[in-house]
Amino acid sequence: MKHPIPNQTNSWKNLNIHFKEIHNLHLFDLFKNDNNRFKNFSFNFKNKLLVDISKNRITNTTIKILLNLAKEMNLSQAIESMFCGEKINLTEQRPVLHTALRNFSNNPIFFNESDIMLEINKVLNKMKYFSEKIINGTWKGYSGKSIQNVVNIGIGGSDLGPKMVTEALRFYKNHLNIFFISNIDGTEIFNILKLIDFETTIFLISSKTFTTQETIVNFKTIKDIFFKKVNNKNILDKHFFAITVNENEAMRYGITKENIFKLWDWVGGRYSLWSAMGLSIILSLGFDNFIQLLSGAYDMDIHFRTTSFEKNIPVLLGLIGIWYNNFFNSETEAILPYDQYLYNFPMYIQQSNMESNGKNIDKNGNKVSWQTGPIIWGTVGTNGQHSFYQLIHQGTKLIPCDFIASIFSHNPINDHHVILLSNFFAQTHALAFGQNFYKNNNLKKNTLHDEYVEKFKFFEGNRPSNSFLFQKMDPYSLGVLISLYEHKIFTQGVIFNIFSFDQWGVELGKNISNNIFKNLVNKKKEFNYDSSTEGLINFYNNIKK
Ligand SMILES: O=P(O)(O)OC[C@H]1O[C@H](O)[C@H](O)[C@@H](O)[C@@H]1O
Repeated sequence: MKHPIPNQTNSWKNLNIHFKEIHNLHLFDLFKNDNNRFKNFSFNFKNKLLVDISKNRITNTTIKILLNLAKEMNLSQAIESMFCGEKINLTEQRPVLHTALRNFSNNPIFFNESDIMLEINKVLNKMKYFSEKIINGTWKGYSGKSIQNVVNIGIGGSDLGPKMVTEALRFYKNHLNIFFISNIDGTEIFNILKLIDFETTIFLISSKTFTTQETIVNFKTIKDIFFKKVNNKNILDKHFFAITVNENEAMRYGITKENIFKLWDWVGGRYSLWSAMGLSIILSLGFDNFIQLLSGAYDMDIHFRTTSFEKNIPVLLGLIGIWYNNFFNSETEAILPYDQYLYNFPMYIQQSNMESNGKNIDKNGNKVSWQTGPIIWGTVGTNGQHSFYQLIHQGTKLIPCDFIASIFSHNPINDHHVILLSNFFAQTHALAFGQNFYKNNNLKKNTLHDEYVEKFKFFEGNRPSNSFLFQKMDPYSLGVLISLYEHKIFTQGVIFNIFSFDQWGVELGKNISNNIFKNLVNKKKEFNYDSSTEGLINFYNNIKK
């Protein structure tokens, strides 16, 4: 089947024409000319979330043409194909069914002629009963003590999601201490071993493939240290658990079958926190909160699947992202949560977006001649304001920003939260409308210096942003937020005409590193790289000899 090429569609051509017509329009004028702009360009999601897209450089015509583009790229069919379990991850010959993990509809979902909901619910139950035993202290370690610490060993999608969620919902956490070891840099193990004792710690070896170098090496190292310290035959049964598709490999490393939580090929690593990969989340927050997280995601799934595109939040956000990425040539998007608990959220979306849409071959197998996924970055407000906002306000690049916050704080102290939100609102206003310092303050330019400095104090504005205002960042709302971004990324992948659910780009570096490892360990002289890489290896080998 030949897939439509985005930059050969009529809508793409129309967007190019439209861009020439409106790219000089200022947000100031767009607002001045339309009293209903906020009303028309904002969406209330179940009274839990307000999404305001009015501070974007768009008109009704922009949205109309972008919606046509979605039509020409067959977005509706693509959405149905994903939810129905078609093999849309063609290069790996797999369906993409993370949405089945939060399917509360009672409708079966079939893959290879069997209803996968049965298996999903079986694993969910296993997680429920296991987590209850750990949390209520009835599961004992080798020495008979209850568990106090949980260490998740995993990387990429087997780390970032659970780490982000446990941190984002820290307010709801129980007495268990949750730690994450991802990096192969031994410093992580070293630091965490100082904080735990083996007697009261369980380790979750989280790896979809159970072949990822970092995770397996970290697991083996910890297992060795544990066995050296304690001589007890129950260590593996009582303290080590695996979350994986590859049960045989986990068992080969000594993990007992009962201690394995099953995962399936049709869950992508970066979309896996809804599966048993979320075990650390359940252990940290309890099962009911996990269900709330899933139900928020499910409600956003329904919205994405059933709402007409003019009112479909992830679709509109995805299309507006394309408008900047492909017509304004914005290279990046900033994610700016005004919520300390969401500290890891930009990093999480970074993987989710960049690993999904950082591709240069289209679905027809041809090199793309249009930009694909943007560079995602950001940090929490107000910290970022004192770091990189200067560039967003007055630099030469156009950086669309997502501002995220909640009306109610979990930790209201004096007027901290009101100050926080004032900064959020102020920044979106300042970015959009700018300021001519002297004009707005009616200041007179008295000296030559004043005249000179005026230029530096000028804020041009016209910097776009989306605002996401939640009532409260509870498990349900976080589920909504993550699912919303997942579907935005999906929408963009469909428009880019790329495969969003594979990640071949991470393989090459892994393979070369395996060879270089041998060069470093065996001090092998025969290798054939380039003069720079060989220079680095030789410098290392000479100093380490
Ligand atoms: O869960 P694992 O199989 O250990 O994979 C861990 C991670 O590594 C891979 O290289 C991919 O980049 C990620 O998408 C994946 O989540």
